[in-house]
Formats: sequence, structure tokens, C-alpha cells
Amino acid sequence: MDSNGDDLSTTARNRAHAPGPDAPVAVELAGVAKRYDGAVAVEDVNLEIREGEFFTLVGPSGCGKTTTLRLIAGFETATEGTVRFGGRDVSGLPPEDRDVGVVFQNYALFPHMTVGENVAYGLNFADPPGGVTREERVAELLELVDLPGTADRDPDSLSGGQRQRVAMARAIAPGPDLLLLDEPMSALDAQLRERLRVQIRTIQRELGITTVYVTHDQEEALAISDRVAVMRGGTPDQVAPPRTVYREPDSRFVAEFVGDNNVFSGTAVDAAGSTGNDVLAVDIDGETLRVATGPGADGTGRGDEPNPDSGDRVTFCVRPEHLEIDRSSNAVRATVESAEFLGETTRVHLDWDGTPLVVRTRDPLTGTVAVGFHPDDAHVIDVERL
Ligand SMILES: Nc1ncnc2c1ncn2[C@@H]1O[C@H](COP(=O)(O)OP(=O)(O)OP(=O)(O)O)[C@@H](O)[C@H]1O
Repeated sequence: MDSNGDDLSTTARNRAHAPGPDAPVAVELAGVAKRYDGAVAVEDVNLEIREGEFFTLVGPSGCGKTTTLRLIAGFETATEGTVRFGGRDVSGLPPEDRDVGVVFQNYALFPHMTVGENVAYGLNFADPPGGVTREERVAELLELVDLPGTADRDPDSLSGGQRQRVAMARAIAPGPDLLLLDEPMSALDAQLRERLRVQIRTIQRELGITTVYVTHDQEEALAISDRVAVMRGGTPDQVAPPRTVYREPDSRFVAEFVGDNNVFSGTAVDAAGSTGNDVLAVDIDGETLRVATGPGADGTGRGDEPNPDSGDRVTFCVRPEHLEIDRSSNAVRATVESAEFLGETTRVHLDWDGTPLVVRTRDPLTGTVAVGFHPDDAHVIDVERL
């Protein structure tokens, strides 16, 4: 449902693709900070969330995800900065005037009401939009969340995942412009979470509703989102599509928070700047490893990679799946410490003269092995002029 009062079927857009960078901005946070008695919950938050986008705030506990979501919902007022919806300043508006639907981590359904009554409660005594009756609207919403025919059921008779879908139907009922979800799956087991995240994504696509999602689970964030903001200490560290965050982390923090990674730091000894090469040699405690640099080195065509000079301190990362065992060049010798069998692959932890490495392999590994990577598979995170 959209703000024009059209019903679900007429607004269903079933988008296959993420809204592009030219899509109108639905939500903007400009220079937002929230402090409690001087303690910073979030600060320097600058975000633009596009219409129809599935946008996720991800990060470790205490990084300010929930506070950011509550500032968007209007449950908190920013100490500094502005929150805008579609260009309109809503910073001073209470939640009920912001046209948002919210789903929290605990199901928050009323146990003394049926499933249908819970969903109808979301309509807030207003007539359902689109000229349908309340019953029709409830049935339509339960259909949408894949729970047809459950209107007369008791919420207690539903599974955790089903209850969360009822909570979502209730949040969507009045046809909000924006859907906010705060760790809606944290109380569910792993299998159910994976199923429900597909369902949430499908519903979001069907409605084309702008959605802001909070999770501490980076795998979930990568799987479900059009774009993610990786938050650190109250501020977004990187805002990008999942693939970019995974392949081209902007910081050591993002490189290490999102998935397993091997992060190396060393001194540039044969810099692109001095030789014209686009492969940089980096000295790490007497071993030399080569890393591709410059525009397009990682296949992205981006030109904003730092351009190191000899003597600079260079930090780069290589994903475990890109570390090759028994590689003859661009490799070091490391000793197997432990292994975790994950089914399709095994995660092997190695020690390279005190530096931990992590590799994904199909075959079991023991003893000391040569482990290396193709220079194109390394991503330069940071260059520090010394
Ligand atoms: N009402 C409050 N009063 C004081 N400090 C608060 C309040 N709400 C949040 N904070 C602090 O602000 C910081 C950010 O909290 P927030 O709940 O936004 O983080 P989070 O990333 O959602 O964490 P989690 O994943 O653990 O829920 C934390 O240090 C928290 O202790």
C-alpha cells in the first residue's frame, strides 16, 4: 500500500533489481548525533536511503544500530542533525506522524487477541485503504505474509517465525511509506532465520516498500540487503552494496567484521608510483608479497584505490577462499594449527611466524604448507605515508 491509498495489488512492483543511485531519497540522516548525558550513542551519521531500497544497519553490539533506527522511527530525538523523509524535515515529529511500520525483536503480539485482530489493530481504527473491508484487508495481508486462513488462530498456536510474519502484517496494515525492522529474527533458530529472511525479502520486493533493517549478523546483512551500512562506534564506517563491502572493504574494521579475512600490513618496496607497475611489492618482516593496485586491479574499474609510494605502510586483505595451498609464487610457509569441518569446505587456521591466517579448502591439511594468492585477489585497504 502506498500513500495514495492504492491497494496492495496495484502497488506490487515485484522489483528484481535494487533501486539505482538515481532513485529518489526516501530517508536522509544529515549530521545526526544522539548523546545520553554526554555519552555518545551515535554521531556523525550521514545516510541516504533510497525509495524501495532494502537497507541494513549492521555492526557489533553497542555500535548504534538500534539508536539509528529509533531516530528514524521518531522514538528518539536527535541531539544534533536532521532526519528527512522525502526531503521533508521530520526531526520534531512523533512516531505516529511519521508513517512508519515497525517490527521489533520480540513478537509483541497481543496474546488475548486472535491473529486477525492483531493485524487489524495495525489499522489504528482507520478505514482500510482501497475501499476494502477490514476483514478483506486482514485476509489480504495474511495472504501476503504467507499465512492464509490463520485470522481466527491464537498467536500462541503459531511458531516464532509465523508470529514474526503476523507482526510484519500488522506493521504493513496501514500502508506505511517506510518499514523498520529491529533484529526481527534474533529469537529464532538458525534454520528458521534463513527461511524467514527469504520471506521478508520477498514481501519487501512485492510491496516495493523502503525498508531499514537492523542486525548484528553480517551474513544475514549480506544475504538480504540492497545496501548495508557497517557501523562502528556510533558511525557508519562503510555504506555500499553487499558485494562491495565484502570485496572492497574500506577499512580494516569492515574487512574483519564482514566474513573471515586475512589482513596484512607491510612496507611498499616497489611501488606502482615509482616503477609504473600496477603490481605493488610489499615487504612484511622480510617476506615480499605482491598486490595489484590501481584502477580496475580488482576487476571493479574503480579509480579510488590509494596509489602507494615506496616506503609507505600498506594494509591489504585476502579472503580465505583466495588463499591457495601449495602455490609456488607469491606465497609464504605456514603451519596448520586447527581446522573446522563446515560441510562443503573446511576452514583451516594456520600460523605464519606469529601471524594467524585462515584458508578455506576442500581437502584436509596438515603440517607446514606453502600458502599464497594471486596479486589480483588482494584488496588494498589503506596506505599510510610514513
Ligand atoms: N537510553 C539510553 N541511555 C544511555 N545510553 C544508551 C541508551 N540507549 C543506547 N545507549 C548507548 O548507546 C550505544 C549504542 O546503543 P544501541 O542500542 O544503539 O547499539 P546497538 O548497535 O543496537 O547494540 P545491540 O546490537 O547490542 O542492540 C550503546 O553504548 C548504548 O549503551
